[in-house]
Amino acid sequence: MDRRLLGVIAILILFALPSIPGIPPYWITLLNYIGLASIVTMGLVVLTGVGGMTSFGQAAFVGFGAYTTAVLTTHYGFSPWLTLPISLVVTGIAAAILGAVTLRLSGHYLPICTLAWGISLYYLFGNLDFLGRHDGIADIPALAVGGHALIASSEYYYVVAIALVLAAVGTSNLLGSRTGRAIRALKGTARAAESFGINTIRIRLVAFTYAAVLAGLSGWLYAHMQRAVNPTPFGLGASIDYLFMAVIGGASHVGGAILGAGIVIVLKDQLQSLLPRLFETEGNFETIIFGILIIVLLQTLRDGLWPHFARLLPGARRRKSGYAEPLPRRSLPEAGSALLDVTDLRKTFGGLVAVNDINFSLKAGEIVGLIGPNGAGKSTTFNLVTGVLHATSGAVRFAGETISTLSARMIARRGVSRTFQHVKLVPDMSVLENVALGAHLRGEAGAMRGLFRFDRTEEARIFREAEHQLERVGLADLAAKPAGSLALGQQRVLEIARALCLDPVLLLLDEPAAGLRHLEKEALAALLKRLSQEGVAILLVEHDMDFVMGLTNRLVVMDFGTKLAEGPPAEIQANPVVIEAYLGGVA
Ligand SMILES: Nc1ncnc2c1ncn2[C@@H]1O[C@H](COP(=O)(O)OP(=O)(O)OP(=O)(O)O)[C@@H](O)[C@H]1O
Repeated sequence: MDRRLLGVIAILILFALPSIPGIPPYWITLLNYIGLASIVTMGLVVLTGVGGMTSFGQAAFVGFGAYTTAVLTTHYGFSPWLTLPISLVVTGIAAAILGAVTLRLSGHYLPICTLAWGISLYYLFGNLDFLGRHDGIADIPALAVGGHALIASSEYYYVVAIALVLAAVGTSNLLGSRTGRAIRALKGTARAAESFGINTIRIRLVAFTYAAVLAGLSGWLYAHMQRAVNPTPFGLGASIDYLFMAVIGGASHVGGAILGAGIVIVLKDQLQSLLPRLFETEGNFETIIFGILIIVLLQTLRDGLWPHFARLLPGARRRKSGYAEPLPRRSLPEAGSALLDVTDLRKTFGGLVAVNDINFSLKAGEIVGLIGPNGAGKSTTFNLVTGVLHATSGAVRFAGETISTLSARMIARRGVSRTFQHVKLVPDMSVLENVALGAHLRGEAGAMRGLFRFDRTEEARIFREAEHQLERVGLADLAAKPAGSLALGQQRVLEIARALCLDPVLLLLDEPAAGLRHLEKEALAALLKRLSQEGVAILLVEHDMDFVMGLTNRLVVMDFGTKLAEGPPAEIQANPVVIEAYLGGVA
């Protein structure tokens, strides 16, 4: 059975549940709470599981959604349906403002900041008169359809179920889109992501706002289900519960959000009634037992339960791309015309001069090798040319423009594409999707188009390009495999396919032949020669001298950050200074 069909069956069962005779109403109420929590947790899947940003403040956004509708419906007589978009927009704006000031922080600082404003907002809700202070707001009107108020749990269930299905479909769509790939590239590869044109700050803000809007939706649903709000469910404890749900379910899977929410809510509920009977005394034993269970679970199943559950489901069918127009290509400069000019480039790290006033240039269609012993400054030079690092002094000019002051993203936009000495892939994303990341700048669909799947034509074109580049580098057979499962040499070649997806004018390859077998190296050399004949300029760092000597037009030799020599490979091979400093050592 296809996974999609299974999804449809699951949705049908979901909608049929309340009509099954004998289902206790309490179960339906519990399911409603699971639905509400699942929606918030789906936001955390995007933000934390996929984007790698931990938030301890998610419950506060549930509060924004709940209080917005509570105030508007009780104080100003708004219709509850009208307050839905307003609640989402208010939550989204609050998230955008908070995100803009906190998302530049990395490491531990971001979670600490979310803790700080999560606590502040909780006290804000509890201290504002017009929000009813700690008593909150009561008498919130029920949602009504055709004049019929949805008060019974079994009726409200359908509203929650529809919201849950829409949130799940939207989140899956988003994660599978151009924006979703960019969010997935944030975790661990954020610096590299800038090098293929992803605005990582903007993408972080998109993920953050999306997660908050889902929390706001859950808050709006909560307010009209409870018909009263107070600050308690929007505090730190609730935020931590949502994180538990995400982690237990499997923080990077939409299904894991529902699984995690279900487990946490049912477990807490059951422990709450079971433990006092077992110990024959009242007390919050469930919190203690729950804590122990979480520790055991995280020790044994680090990726949560969903990957184990998903193994029982039929595999997803690989998307087979139909016909799509090829993406437009940029025109390449005439072979032999001046392209890259590096002038007196210098980079110091404290007292260490990593790159010492070096000069070299590259013409369109030329293949130049940057060689030298370990620590000579080759990778630093790459980072300076591609904007990953900024020079202490000197300049890099590309196609007549000074680019040494530009960001990595802006340099990528001009057609400078690269691979990394230490491969930077999204290991749990497929090979094909990793390659498609390289074409990020050649698409323009944003989160909204991805969410509603209005990006299909563009996506088909991007994937056609990714398939083409994968075929070119000889990895087409591995397209559906997770990138992390490839051998290191293949991962390097994958990075070349990703770099080619940018439609480069200048390609910088950092040790592309490392880890490749003889025939694979020959195939790679043939591909690079073909690219240079098409007019692409290639600058490569490589320790494999046979590979470099047979491929390059010219070599630049570096030692201790300084340019030692420059010339055709045969000349360099015979240069006594180079032999002494480098080639002799290799031999
Ligand atoms: N971010 C950094 N901070 C401090 N020192 C650095 C940094 N990056 C590189 N270096 C130092 O700069 C020097 C040049 O390093 P670089 O990585 O550019 O050399 P390389 O020629 O690429 O060597 P390898 O072939 O081993 O990668 C080394 O001494 C290195 O330790």
